[in-house]
Amino acid sequence: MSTATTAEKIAVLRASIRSRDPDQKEFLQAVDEVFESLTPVFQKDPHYLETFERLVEPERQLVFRVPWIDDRGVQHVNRGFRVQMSSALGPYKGGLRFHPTVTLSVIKFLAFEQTFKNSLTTLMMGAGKGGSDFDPRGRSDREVMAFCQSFMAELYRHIGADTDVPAGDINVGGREIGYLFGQYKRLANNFTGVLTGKDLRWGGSLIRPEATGYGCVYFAQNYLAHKGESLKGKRCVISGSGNVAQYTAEKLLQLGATPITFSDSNGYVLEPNGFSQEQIDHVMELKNVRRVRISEYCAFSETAQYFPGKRPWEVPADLAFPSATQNEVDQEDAEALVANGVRGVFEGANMPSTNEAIEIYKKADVMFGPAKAANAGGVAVSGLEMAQNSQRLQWTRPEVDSQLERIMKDIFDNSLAAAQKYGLKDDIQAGANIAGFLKVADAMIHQGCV
Ligand SMILES: NC(=O)C1=CN([C@@H]2O[C@H](COP(=O)(O)OP(=O)(O)OC[C@H]3O[C@@H](n4cnc5c(N)ncnc54)[C@H](OP(=O)(O)O)[C@@H]3O)[C@@H](O)[C@H]2O)C=CC1
Ligand SMILES: O=C(O)CCC(=O)C(=O)O
Repeated sequence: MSTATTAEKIAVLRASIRSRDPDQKEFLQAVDEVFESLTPVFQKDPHYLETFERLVEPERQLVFRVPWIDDRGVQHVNRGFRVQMSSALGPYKGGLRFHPTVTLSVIKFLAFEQTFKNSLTTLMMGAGKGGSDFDPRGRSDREVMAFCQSFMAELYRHIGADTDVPAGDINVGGREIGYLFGQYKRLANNFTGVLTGKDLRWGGSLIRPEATGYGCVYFAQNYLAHKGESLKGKRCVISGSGNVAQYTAEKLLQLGATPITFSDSNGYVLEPNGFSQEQIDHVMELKNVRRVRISEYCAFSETAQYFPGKRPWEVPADLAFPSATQNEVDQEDAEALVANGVRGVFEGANMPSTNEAIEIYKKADVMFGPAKAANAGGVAVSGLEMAQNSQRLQWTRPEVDSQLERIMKDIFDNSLAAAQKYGLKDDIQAGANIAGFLKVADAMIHQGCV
């Protein structure tokens, strides 16, 4: 019989996870962050350690070849991934990312995060994530279609409306979901809700495009209300200028806050008096239709300033919404945010803050809405899209929006309650990890050692 203490068992499990995949730095970073928060749970109920050991190992990992031909007739070979992390709460669910930085470690960290996030939504969804190192920048529509069709030629045999339901993520929006869906339908010979983020005219849900950004702002609203504050008059720095950033800015504006920046991987744009709806619409046109750099926004506005090669964390503000990519706020950036007066950070992107940055927020008593909780609105409305597809109905915009608002409030309340139950006051980061974990872990225990 083992005489090891719980602390020793925790240390052994941490070391074993590290030694299994020593090169997967993004995945190990995500596991470390969760491990820290779950330590009080393991101390109180050590049997959960065994469940966690199972949970960190994906149920299935698919890596596949994606060959395609460009417009000049030249062949390219990309690598495709789908990590099916957990089906304890429902079909695998999570987006697809097309970006040259995609590796197995990146997809695995995203799938791991998705497990806790989907659990928090209150809906019945398992977790997965996928994508490819394909870079769509500068590619024609036909090239993107050729890539999507080749990607789905392999993926289609592993997914299904009750098995695994992918959606969008970085560089996978309405256009790509259309091409992927068309190819799935051709190969599987059925029309089902196998993907979410579909066009409204053939099975999509109202509010899905807006959901991640709107949800993040609803989450911030709940957190601020808990502190006796509101969004009114708050100056907000946003990174990214894609789907999440755009609708974060739109909802902030609607609720009386002032969004002042957008960025992309080349630099950021500052609109010192805040973006108006017309200016946000212009950003959408630049990014979603013309697919150009954010710097081009400056041709549209006499007041805008562009800062090449920089991130917007150097701008004085009240709240920050990192909405681009992982590790875009490091320790130095977090120190700059705090020094510039930021009192709340709400993560639209997945794991945008390094673990060192999170430490800085905590020391400075900054309100911190971690990604798994704050950006769960997107996958939540994907869950609602699945429900509508099953019913073969489409709900109205107010119906979906009010469900989204309710879900974001539940996520905040449940995260707060879990933190308080473990004596962690209003540590929403720990609370979200704990609440997300316990629901999945209990389901895994009920379903036996599988
Ligand atoms: N879409 C959704 O529903 C959800 C998305 N998320 C997360 O939100 C984030 C943004 O996704 P989304 O808006 O959908 O994606 P988009 O492709 O619409 O936009 C991505 C934005 O992030 C920028 N970006 C991407 N990679 C980098 C990088 N390495 N460095 C700097 N900037 C970068 C892009 O700039 P550039 O054009 O220069 O690459 C672009 O402005 C991701 O972390 C995603 O996982 C989370 C939950 C749901
Ligand atoms: O809507 C979905 O299924 C995916 C959303 C997603 O990928 C995410 O939450 O990171």
